[in-house]
Amino acid sequence: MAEGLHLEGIRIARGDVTLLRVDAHIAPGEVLTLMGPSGSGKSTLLSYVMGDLPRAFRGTGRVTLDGRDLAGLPPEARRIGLLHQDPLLFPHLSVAANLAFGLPRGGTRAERRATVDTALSQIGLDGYGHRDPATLSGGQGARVALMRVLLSRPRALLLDEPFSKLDAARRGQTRDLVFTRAREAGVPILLVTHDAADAQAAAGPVIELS
Ligand SMILES: Nc1ncnc2c1ncn2[C@@H]1O[C@H](COP(=O)(O)OP(=O)(O)OP(=O)(O)O)[C@@H](O)[C@H]1O
Repeated sequence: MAEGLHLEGIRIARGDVTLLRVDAHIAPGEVLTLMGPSGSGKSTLLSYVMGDLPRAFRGTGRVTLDGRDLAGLPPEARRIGLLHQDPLLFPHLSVAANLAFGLPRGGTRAERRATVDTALSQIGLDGYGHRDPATLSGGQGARVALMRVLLSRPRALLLDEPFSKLDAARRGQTRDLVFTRAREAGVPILLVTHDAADAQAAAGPVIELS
C-alpha cells in the first residue's frame, strides 16, 4: 500500500442525507486543497479522518496512513496533527511551554530549549517565549499553534483555515514555512481553505465540494 494519506470511498452523512463523498490520495509532502461552500462538510471530513466524528454524523470509508488502516484507532494514536479554525493554546502554559508540549520526547533540556527558540524565530516571535498566550494577537496565536503542530512531528497534517487570522504579509510567509517543512519531512497535508491563493501556493491537487 502506498505511503501517504489515502481516503477511499469516504461518505459522511447526517441522518439519511449525504453531506459529502470523497476519494483522494495525498502523497508524502503533497498538499491536497479542499474547497467548497460553507456547510459543505469540510471540517466534518477532517473530524472523520481524525477519528473524532461528532455523534450527529455517520461516516463510512477507509482512511489509511502510510499503508496502515486507521479504523478503530483513537485520535491520539493516529499520529495526525489537526489544527482547527480557532487554534487553542493551553492557557496555563507560556508560549514556549506550548511549543515544547508538542516536541517528541528525548533530547536534553538545552536542546529542547534551542528547538523552541529557533521555532519562535521562524514564526517571527523572537523573545515571546515567556508570554502568556492570552496576551498574543489572533495572528500570533495562530502562528504558535501552527508551529506547535509542526514540532509534534505528525505523520499527516489536517489544516482547517489555518492562515485565516494572519495579515497578508504573514500569510504568505507562514504558508511557505508550513508547506516547505511538510515537504521536507514528507508529511501529507489536507488543507481546508476558502482562499484561492492558499490553493495556488499549495501547488497540489484541489477538490471542490459542491
Ligand atoms: N456537531 C455537529 N452536530 C450537528 N451538526 C453539525 C455539527 N457540526 C457541524 N454541523 C453541521 O454540519 C454541516 C457541515 O459542517 P462543517 O463545519 O463540516 O462545514 P464546513 O464545510 O467546514 O463549513 P465552513 O466552511 O463554514 O467551516 C453544517 O450544516 C453544520 O451546521
